Amino acid sequence: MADFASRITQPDQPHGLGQPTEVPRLQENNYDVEVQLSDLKQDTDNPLGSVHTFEELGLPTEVLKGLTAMRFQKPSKVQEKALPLMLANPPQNMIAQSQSGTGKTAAFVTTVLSRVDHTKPNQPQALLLAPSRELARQIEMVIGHIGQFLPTLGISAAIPGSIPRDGRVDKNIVVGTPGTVMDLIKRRQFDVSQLRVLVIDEADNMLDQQGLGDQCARVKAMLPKDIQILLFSATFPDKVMKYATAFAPNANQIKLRVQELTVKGISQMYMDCPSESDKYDILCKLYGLMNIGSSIIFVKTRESANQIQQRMMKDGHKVSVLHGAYEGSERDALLEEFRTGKSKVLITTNVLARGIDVSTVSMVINYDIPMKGMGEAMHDTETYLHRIGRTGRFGRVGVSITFISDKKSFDALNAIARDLEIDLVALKPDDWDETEMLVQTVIKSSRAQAGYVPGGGPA
Ligand SMILES: Nc1ncnc2c1ncn2[C@@H]1O[C@H](COP(=O)(O)OP(=O)(O)OP(=O)(O)O)[C@@H](O)[C@H]1O
Repeated sequence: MADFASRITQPDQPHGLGQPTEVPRLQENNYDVEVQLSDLKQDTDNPLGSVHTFEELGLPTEVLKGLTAMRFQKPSKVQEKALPLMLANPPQNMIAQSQSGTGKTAAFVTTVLSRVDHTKPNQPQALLLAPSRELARQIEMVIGHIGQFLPTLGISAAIPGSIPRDGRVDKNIVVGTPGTVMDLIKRRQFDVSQLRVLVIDEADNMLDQQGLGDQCARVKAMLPKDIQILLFSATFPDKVMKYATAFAPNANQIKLRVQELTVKGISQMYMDCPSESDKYDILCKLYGLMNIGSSIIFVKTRESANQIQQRMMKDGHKVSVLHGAYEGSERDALLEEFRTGKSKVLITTNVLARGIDVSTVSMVINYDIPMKGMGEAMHDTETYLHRIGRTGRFGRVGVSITFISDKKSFDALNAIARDLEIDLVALKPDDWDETEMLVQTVIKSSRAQAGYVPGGGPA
């Protein structure tokens, strides 16, 4: 990497890979969001109101009790702005963007629980779609928590293997992945005629024509025409925004400015590895030196995830691996072990890049930098943001370290830094004292926050 070193510290580089300015401590998340009201909304005399307490929203008592039981003291910014718009009548569509870990899930779950008629517990009325079984399961869990005081609450998971061929979707809230949901509707196991709300989480990924866009469009085509559509994500690239506005017509919109895409509590660093083959030793050294707590290592392929796990285990580290080749129930069990702290290091692929909320994660490693497109030729800024967003959840701090080892990975990280208008802190593989100091400082604060009570988090 000697060739690149001189460019890394170039002072005239507008944004990119540079030296630390300061390692952020507790996050004061005071980002602002831009709210655009749909034309329809502007025609009504119902002005945009944002709220400062959950009580002001006129939620069903049981839902309010659920939020209190979760120790949510006040709404986060996205909840404050989005909830009054999503709960207003007549129902209106919403496209909402807010950083990772800022409470988007609770925002749409609160809306769904408030829209459903709980006197009809066996009639599906709300459908929530997510890109992975893990995220669908997690959303199911959040609905269960916030809805814990609703006596007739029922949730059907529509993920591979969850509903037998002769079974029916017979709960009022359905959470699933698009392929399985599509099959269940086609096989008439899922009556969608009374659905009132459709939520698409990670909507940019779900509507992307290169990805799940086709399946989501087909599901939507089978749903009632007047269904309220709520699209959520931390990222909405311009290209996908076009699909999003067509998918959810006349939607109110909450958007972030570029400078606000990154969570300030995440200290973004990179490790300048001499070569690809040195990455593994550097990874082991990091884990050997530091007391990290829970962390996630993202790699490109399932094969390299398995290989790294085997090598690390041989070298005495305790690590788990989770990717798409595992059976569904095994995946559920592995993630549960990680959530509960039974396993502390998780090696995974992009399957867990989005949405997964484990508040104790203090470090994310991009062992392989995220790339996209034909031949993985393009840097993938959105996946980078989602991956690092597995730490620094709701006001906590965390650290991300991206490994670079050649010109391609260097250029990709530089491009990501420019896209996000950020600077990254350089870690040198030959100066472990400094690395330990920089990384450990953040991790210590992050671990100190482990007993942190939610609600004192971001505004
Ligand atoms: N108002 C609140 N007060 C306190 N904690 C909250 C509040 N809202 C959400 N949280 C907590 O914040 C954490 C992150 O929330 P959530 O998973 O909804 O983030 P997100 O915006 O959906 O993130 P991502 O973009 O990664 O999907 C969760 O653990 C959740 O319980």
